[in-house]
Amino acid sequence: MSREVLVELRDVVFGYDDRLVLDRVSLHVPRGKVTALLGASGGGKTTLLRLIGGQLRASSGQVLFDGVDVGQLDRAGLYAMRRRMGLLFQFGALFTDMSVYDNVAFPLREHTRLPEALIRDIVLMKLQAVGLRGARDLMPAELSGGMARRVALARAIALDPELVMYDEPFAGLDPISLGTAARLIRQLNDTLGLTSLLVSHELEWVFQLADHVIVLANGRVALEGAPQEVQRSDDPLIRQYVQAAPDGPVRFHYPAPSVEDDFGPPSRSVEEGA
Ligand SMILES: Nc1ncnc2c1ncn2[C@@H]1O[C@H](COP(=O)(O)OP(=O)(O)OP(=O)(O)O)[C@@H](O)[C@H]1O
Repeated sequence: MSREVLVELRDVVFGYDDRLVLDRVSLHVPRGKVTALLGASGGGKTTLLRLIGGQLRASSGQVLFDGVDVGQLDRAGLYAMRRRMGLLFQFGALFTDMSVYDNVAFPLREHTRLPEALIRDIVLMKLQAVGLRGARDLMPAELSGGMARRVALARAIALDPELVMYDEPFAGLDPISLGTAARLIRQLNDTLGLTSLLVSHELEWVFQLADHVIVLANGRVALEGAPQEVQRSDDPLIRQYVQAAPDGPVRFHYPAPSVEDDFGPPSRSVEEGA
């Protein structure tokens, strides 16, 4: 695998029980760049992040992180690899009974034996990076949604990960906080030399922010490329998603028994409008 690629999936198949979610997915996440993962709801984006994080294992195919197959690692190997990744899930999930400071210090205290004086410097540096050094003594309940998200981000980068994965980092944010969060993701990526992988439905921001875009549809990679390339695509699958059209090749319905099986045959009186 080339130095330019940090994460690569090769023919990955994954399903929950007998429901196939990813069907021979191959993609790459370029090192040092911001990559956006797009696709319809329920399309397997979060599942894909979990496969990369090693919380799930592919039933076949390979998930390579820096050239190492995540699916083949033992517990110790996985633990070591996870330290190289920061994960930021939708609503940040701060520990509500800990101050901002202690939230950011948590992974450092958990995973390292650094002395408190050094932990303090790192915590303040990370809070500085997200513009919240002054908020260190606040409790999560005293933060706005956007601030809480930024604290969670400071916590996610506390251990200097190489890859940061964001699952819908903009969900529920007002337009101003959203802009701040998007710029912050870009800035941290570039100044800290990270690789970022982000799942989001905020298409306008995604196309501005990302260097590389992957569109998942119906369990496959429909397109992978530069944002302009994806926006220009005339593939109906991509057009449906990029223009957010309700109808098109992407299925709206979760697989279900037929309507007739669930509701019975249409009644005459209803059909006749009686
Ligand atoms: N733990 C689980 N057990 C069984 N099925 C699951 C589980 N987690 C997810 N699924 C199913 O797998 C499919 C993919 O889910 P996933 O959360 O990866 O999609 P997503 O693309 O992230 O969706 P969204 O954009 O709505 O968050 C969905 O149909 C979901 O119902």
